[in-house]
Amino acid sequence: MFEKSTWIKLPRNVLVGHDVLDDLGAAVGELYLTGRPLIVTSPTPNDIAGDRVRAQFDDPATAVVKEASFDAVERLIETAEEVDPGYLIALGGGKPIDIAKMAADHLSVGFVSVPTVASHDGIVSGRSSIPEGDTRHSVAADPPLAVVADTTLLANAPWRLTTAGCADIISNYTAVKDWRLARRLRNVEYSEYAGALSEMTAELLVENADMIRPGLEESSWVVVKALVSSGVAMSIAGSSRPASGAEHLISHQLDRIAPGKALHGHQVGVASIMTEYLHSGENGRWSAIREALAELDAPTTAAELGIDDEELIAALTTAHEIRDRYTILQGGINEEAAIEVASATGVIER
Ligand SMILES: NC(=O)C1=CN([C@@H]2O[C@H](COP(=O)(O)OP(=O)(O)OC[C@H]3O[C@@H](n4cnc5c(N)ncnc54)[C@H](OP(=O)(O)O)[C@@H]3O)[C@@H](O)[C@H]2O)C=CC1
Ligand SMILES: O=C(CO)COP(=O)(O)O
Ligand SMILES: [Zn+2]
Repeated sequence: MFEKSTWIKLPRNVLVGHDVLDDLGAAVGELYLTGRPLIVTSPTPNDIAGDRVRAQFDDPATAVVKEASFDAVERLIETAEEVDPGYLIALGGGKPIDIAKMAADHLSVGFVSVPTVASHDGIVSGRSSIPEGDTRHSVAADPPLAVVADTTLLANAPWRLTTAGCADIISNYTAVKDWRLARRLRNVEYSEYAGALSEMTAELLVENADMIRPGLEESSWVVVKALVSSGVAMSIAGSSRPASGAEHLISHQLDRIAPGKALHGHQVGVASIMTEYLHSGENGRWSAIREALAELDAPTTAAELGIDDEELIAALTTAHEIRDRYTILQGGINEEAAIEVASATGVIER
């Protein structure tokens, strides 16, 4: 008898467009939530959009988080226990969204995602990714009940944050390659739908790269739709596999070795050039990935990331240790080979 079952959790409402931040109250009203909201935000988004959000609700509470950590999640849970919110509203970048996502899961309340930067695909996903000491926890959590992405606000955010979102999407190419490799060699569960959606999302973004320019609202529209689509692929898969392979392992190691130097999306983009090379060799698509990143003004070298060559090589050689996820880096790459791939792809100069 066929006994397998799948539970795909997706947001119910996704609003993307001009000034839709002012429709947040109406979008939340449609969800029939009760109680007061607790707005989870960080300093900059609170300054930029906090009052506009608060004005749409009765008796809202606000918690401002400063770093992505388990301590921050615990502090937020304590605040929520005092405030007793009916639901959370995550307003900002990946930091407040991931923290709110994890806390909402713990508190068994829903949350609404209101990204103020299009910097990565966690704005929609059912994954919360938080570093802790030497490891990173990417845990399942319910995805947002609704996503309200105001393209006017996003177009005014710093351009480098948008290029980071684009690079996070481009890295889906290699993430799916790693996932397929894991299926072939370890019989890891693979979803054709999630794999195809993730690849197609990267493809469409690259095809529309010439439309993605600073300050253009249409660009934010294209990028947000790609981020939503990539988040949906993760929800279908029930894991971050469609959007996170060896290139993400390298980036997570960089977060430990060289914290705060570069954005998540930029790191995974540069790492993706190298893991594509490892998958397909010198005639593979690594140069196409590099060109796509460059066209979108995303970094393609360690120097552009602001990372020393030694830090990059250390991240490459230790990336396989960070998580039990089969990728092209399974078993590790030695220093000599790491220097070879980084210099052959122009990521470091030798
Ligand atoms: N769950 C998932 O599936 C995924 C999660 N992630 C996680 O997300 C995090 C990275 O996300 P990211 O968005 O870069 O992180 P942040 O939330 O730290 O945002 C990046 C920066 O942008 C600032 N900012 C936010 N909105 C605006 C705006 N409108 N205008 C100007 N500045 C703004 C923030 O200010 P301030 O410093 O004041 O907060 C911060 O300095 C990482 O922790 C990463 O692991 C990444 C990918 C996927
Ligand atoms: O960044 C992500 C997808 O783009 C999430 O992946 P992780 O599970 O590696 O944190
Ligand atoms: Zn990512």
